Amino acid sequence: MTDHELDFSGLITPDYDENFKAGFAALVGRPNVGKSTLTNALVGSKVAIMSDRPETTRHTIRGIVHREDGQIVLVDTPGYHRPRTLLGKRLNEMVRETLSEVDVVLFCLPSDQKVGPGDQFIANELKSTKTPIIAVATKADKVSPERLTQHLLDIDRLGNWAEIIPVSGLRGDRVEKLVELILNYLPSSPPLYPDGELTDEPEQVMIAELIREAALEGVREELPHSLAVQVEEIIERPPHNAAQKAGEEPTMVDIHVNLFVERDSQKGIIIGKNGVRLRQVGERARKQITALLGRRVYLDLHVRTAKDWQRDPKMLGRLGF
Ligand SMILES: Nc1nc2c(ncn2[C@@H]2O[C@H](COP(=O)(O)OP(=O)(O)OP(=O)(O)O)[C@@H](O)[C@H]2O)c(=O)[nH]1
Repeated sequence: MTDHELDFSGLITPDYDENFKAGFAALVGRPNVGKSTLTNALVGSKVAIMSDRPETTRHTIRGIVHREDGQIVLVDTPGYHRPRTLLGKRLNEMVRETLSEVDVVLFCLPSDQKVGPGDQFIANELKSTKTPIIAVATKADKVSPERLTQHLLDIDRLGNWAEIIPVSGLRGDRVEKLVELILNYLPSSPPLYPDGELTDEPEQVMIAELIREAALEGVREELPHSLAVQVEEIIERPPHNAAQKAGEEPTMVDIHVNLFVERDSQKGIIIGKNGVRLRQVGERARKQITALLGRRVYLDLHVRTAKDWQRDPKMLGRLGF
């Protein structure tokens, strides 16, 4: 290829309107308050993994909201933890770091639950941040107008908020209004990401989240904290037919994955009798990963015991915490 043939178009920043706003917004809130659902409603596509079980959003999953007049890069934080273990401490540090770097924080408080000690804990943590905070009453569709009014009053008393807004991520109610509010707090800036990009989350993390979600389907509460998923390697198979050689058909990928649990008894839960459950987990995850990557996937799952991985700094490092 000569120099003339190189394509520099992606490097040239197009002229942009001075009124254009772009920046970062972080979602915080207790587990299960509807952060993932709200992220998806804002972005308009399934990017974060949703689940009925608390605390599945371990990693910072970003979604990008593209509008005529602005762009919001959403950072879905793992959520505060009462720091009982090293993992809990590290997660809290990650959250604090994230909050100081964003332009606005969205503090989610579910309307169907009274403001409680968990919310109080987060509200206290938020006092130290200079970033403006929008308090979001999530799941507003679940309650009566009277209860919603009471909830908004309770939120108001909880801290010093730049805005308070009720929304339903599930129905999309007032999600547009929230977008407008967020944009008010973003600086004038050209778009930070090219149009059409929904997330810059590395594929590996998305794949690990899909496997984690499949592995936790239907299991008891204690396991979520004890399970970590590590995508060890993703190997592209060489083309094996004419269509693949010509680049008309994608080649297959082999994905090798470790599922770490803390105790042998937990290993049994994941694997199931005669490995039946693990096969189901693999099958479910494989389908979703195939959809994510748009190509055929061979998934190789290994369940391993790593005693006290949550307390082991080396292990935490390996798992990306
Ligand atoms: N009715 C109703 N249910 C909602 C709404 N938003 C979320 N939910 C439900 O609440 C549960 C938790 O929602 P998520 O979006 O996974 O919550 P999260 O805060 O991301 O949870 P973690 O990431 O696990 O901490 C799911 O069962 C959702 O379907 C909403 O606006 N209305």
